[in-house]
Amino acid sequence: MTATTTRDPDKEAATGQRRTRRGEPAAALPQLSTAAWHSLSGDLTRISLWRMTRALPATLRLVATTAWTAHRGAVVAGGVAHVVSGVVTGFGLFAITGVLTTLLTAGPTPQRVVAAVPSLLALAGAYALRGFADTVVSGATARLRPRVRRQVENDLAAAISRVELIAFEQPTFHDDLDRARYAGMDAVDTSINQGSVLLGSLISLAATATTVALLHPLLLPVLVLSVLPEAWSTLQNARLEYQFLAQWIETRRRMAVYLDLLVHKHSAAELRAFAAQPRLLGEHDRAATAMMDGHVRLGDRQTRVGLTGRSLTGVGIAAAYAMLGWLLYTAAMPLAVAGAAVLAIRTVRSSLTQAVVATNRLFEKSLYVNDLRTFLAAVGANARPAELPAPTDPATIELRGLGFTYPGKDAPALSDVDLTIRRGQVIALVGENGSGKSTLAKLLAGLYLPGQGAILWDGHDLTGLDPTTLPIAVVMQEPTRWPLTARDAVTLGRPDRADPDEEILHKVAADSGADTVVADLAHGWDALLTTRFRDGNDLSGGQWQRLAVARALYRDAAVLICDEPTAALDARAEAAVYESLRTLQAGRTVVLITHRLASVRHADLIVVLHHGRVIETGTHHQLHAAGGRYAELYDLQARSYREDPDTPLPAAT
Ligand SMILES: Nc1ncnc2c1ncn2[C@@H]1O[C@H](COP(=O)(O)OP(=O)(O)OP(=O)(O)O)[C@@H](O)[C@H]1O
Repeated sequence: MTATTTRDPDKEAATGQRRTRRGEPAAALPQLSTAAWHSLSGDLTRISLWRMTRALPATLRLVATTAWTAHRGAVVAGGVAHVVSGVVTGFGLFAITGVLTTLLTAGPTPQRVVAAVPSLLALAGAYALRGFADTVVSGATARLRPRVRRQVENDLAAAISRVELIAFEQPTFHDDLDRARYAGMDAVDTSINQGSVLLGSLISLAATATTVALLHPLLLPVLVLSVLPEAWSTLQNARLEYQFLAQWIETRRRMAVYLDLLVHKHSAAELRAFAAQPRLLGEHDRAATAMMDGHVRLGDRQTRVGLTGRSLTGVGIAAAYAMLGWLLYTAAMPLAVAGAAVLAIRTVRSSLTQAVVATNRLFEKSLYVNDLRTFLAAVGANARPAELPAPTDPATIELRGLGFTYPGKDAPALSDVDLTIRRGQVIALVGENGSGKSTLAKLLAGLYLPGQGAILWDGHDLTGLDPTTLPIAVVMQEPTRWPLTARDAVTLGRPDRADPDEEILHKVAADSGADTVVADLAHGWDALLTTRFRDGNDLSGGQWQRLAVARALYRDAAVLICDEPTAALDARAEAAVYESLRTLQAGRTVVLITHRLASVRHADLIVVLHHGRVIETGTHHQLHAAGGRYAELYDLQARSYREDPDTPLPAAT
């Protein structure tokens, strides 16, 4: 017996299993072959009509409530204008029937024309009113859409700003975010338009269908049947499109990452220095080619579906006209009414098709809006149950059996960490690369929540404290290069701090060495710190670090966490920073991470981490005398500064 397997070229291509276009085995892109969306693909690629139908009411609700909140006047004006336009269209058909019946009755032509004038005037009035109503609709939609877009963009941005930091470590989060951000946002925008079209076409359909049914009841079901194949094919193609997006989203993101590397000036420099362009362009092309193949396959499938839909629609239209011919032939309908019926059939079909297309587009968009809704709801549901304000100046911070593992990792980054930090202490975290220092700092700052154990601030579990109230200032290992003015880049963490004469700003700038950086800028504190905009400036790594230290000092928080604060600083600036940390220290708790062990000699407590565990704690003298790992690392560094590195160091004093 031979096992058969079904090939899914899209899946193979997107997962890197495929062969290249030239037939060579593709060197699989490692991350693509373990695409995170894969776990979701079962759900995403089997979108049933039922699922789309279920998503539709929620979409309409979201769209309607967002529109209502964004601009009630526009919603009301648009709705009323739609009703007017629809009713007037139906009335116009009756007027046409009146005109034709009058013109086609027996008698002299001039008299028949005169007799038809009232109906003609009514018809002209109906067209004029419909034109006005349609203009009101487009005006209202034009006012509504930008407002809705702004609101959704703001909601999404606010939601992203509340997402737990750890989520950014998960590829699935980025997939969900991309779907919400790009497709979801556009979908809300399009849904407003399609919602308006649907409303208008349904009202006009009701009015014109009533007219057609009054002309002859049999015409209506035939017309409805003729539109169904079109409905099916549009829906089918919408599903294919969504499946495509879901399946290829990571590949698309990968291409965006490559492009970012090409356009960002730091990576652009390294790219050129290493002549790595072919490598990066090759990766980009591999992803782009796979996407292109997928797009072509999608287009082929959609063409086949469209062809079937259109063929069946043609049969339906032929049936409608055959029915009309039969009614004329059997004298069931007079010629004048049949003439009006031809026009009515065209109008009903156009309204019906419009309604079907709008519904299908809404069906399609509902999937994307659903992604956006799910994302917003997930962010809300995952929000920390953190209601309590944090203590403003904690006397103790206790770490109890603290453990933490990064998502997707087997080995914990931290295990069984027990530590008590008291107000005013300087705690130094030391250890080799990857020993867990930065992770511990992030947990202390409440940026990550513990996997095991707890962090207690004056006895309160950090998890239950409102993160925005934590009295913490952090100097990050790689500080953000804020594209703001120098002043804003320093005052960012405490914009409300009363500093009318900027004395505090100048003091922290002097303490961190940022004053000399700003002095060299043409516009001083008003200088813009990015070269992406006109008149902007860029700084050196060390200068950025000085600003980061100034920012942390300006925040004036009870707990200061410094992760390698001086790694990029020159010797003079480093000395100045440590001096200011020493003067700051009174009443303030400082957690310091550094590889420069000479800087931690005066710490109240040195905590040595190794493979995520605390292996030694004590003062410099205690640890040096104990001759453990700290002593080994310290001596190694100290020796390299001495003239005669081979002579053993004297015992610690
Ligand atoms: N975002 C992340 N996702 C997965 N693993 C991570 C992440 N960040 C750090 N790790 C892992 O967690 C462990 C601890 O990393 P951490 O950055 O805390 O070390 P560190 O002591 O600060 O190192 P360094 O001295 O190099 O800054 C390492 O094994 C590292 O590979």
